Amino acid sequence: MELCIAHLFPELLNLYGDGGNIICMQKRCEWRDISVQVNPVHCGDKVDFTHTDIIFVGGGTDREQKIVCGELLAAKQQLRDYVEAGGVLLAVCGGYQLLGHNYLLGNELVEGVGVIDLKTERGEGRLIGNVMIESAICEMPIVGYENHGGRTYLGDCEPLGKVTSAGGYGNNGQDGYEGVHYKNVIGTYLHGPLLPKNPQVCDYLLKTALSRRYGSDFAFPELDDTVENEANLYMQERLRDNVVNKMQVSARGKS
Ligand SMILES: NC(=O)CC[C@H](N)C(=O)O
Repeated sequence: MELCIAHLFPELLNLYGDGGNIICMQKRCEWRDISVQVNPVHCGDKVDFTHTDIIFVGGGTDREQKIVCGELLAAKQQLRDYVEAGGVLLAVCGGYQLLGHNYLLGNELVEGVGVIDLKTERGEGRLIGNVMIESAICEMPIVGYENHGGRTYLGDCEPLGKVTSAGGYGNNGQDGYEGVHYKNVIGTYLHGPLLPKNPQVCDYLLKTALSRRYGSDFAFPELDDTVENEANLYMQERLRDNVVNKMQVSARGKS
């Protein structure tokens, strides 16, 4: 079996190790004897997703987002067709924001591709820190790191998950939701990179892409995820320690 991954604008949208998500997908396929072809899409390239199984878009600064915005708009119809046909797509932070209708940066409105019903606006201050969410796509909590000035508000679509009491801001720091899950698209604020310490999320994407190409009957052996799960648990524990520390500090403040 083989999978074809399109990596959009790797030189611009690449914050906090987001490119590691590609390496993770490649490795988890390689360990299962599935070959992977990664096609980077650069500014100015003509896009064609006919043979693409997974699209990946990473995060970027506001400046970089504005640069790729025109490129994405040029590929708007191809992206929309791909998403509506059930194509698998993972978008992180800046890439996630640009899948929506627009990103309001002060007085400036950066147009998104509008393939998902969501909007983002720059808020006061940045939402920074480790985050843990619970999601229906996997059993383990999803852990990651967020650092964004934009606040995202979902329209007629479902979030990827709920921010847990262990901490994090998620889409906007208000409604308790994180990311989006629309058809086979996952958008999230979680960097890290996301996939190495959330192997179940990686396998969810790979399995979805494989079943689109090969139907439901294909071999997908379990891997030994001891190290990956330890990394996930380590993050969970650090987040919980933070909560305990904060509670102790506030309790001391009261006495
Ligand atoms: N981490 C990111 O990708 C940042 C996205 C965007 N520039 C923001 O600050 O909201």
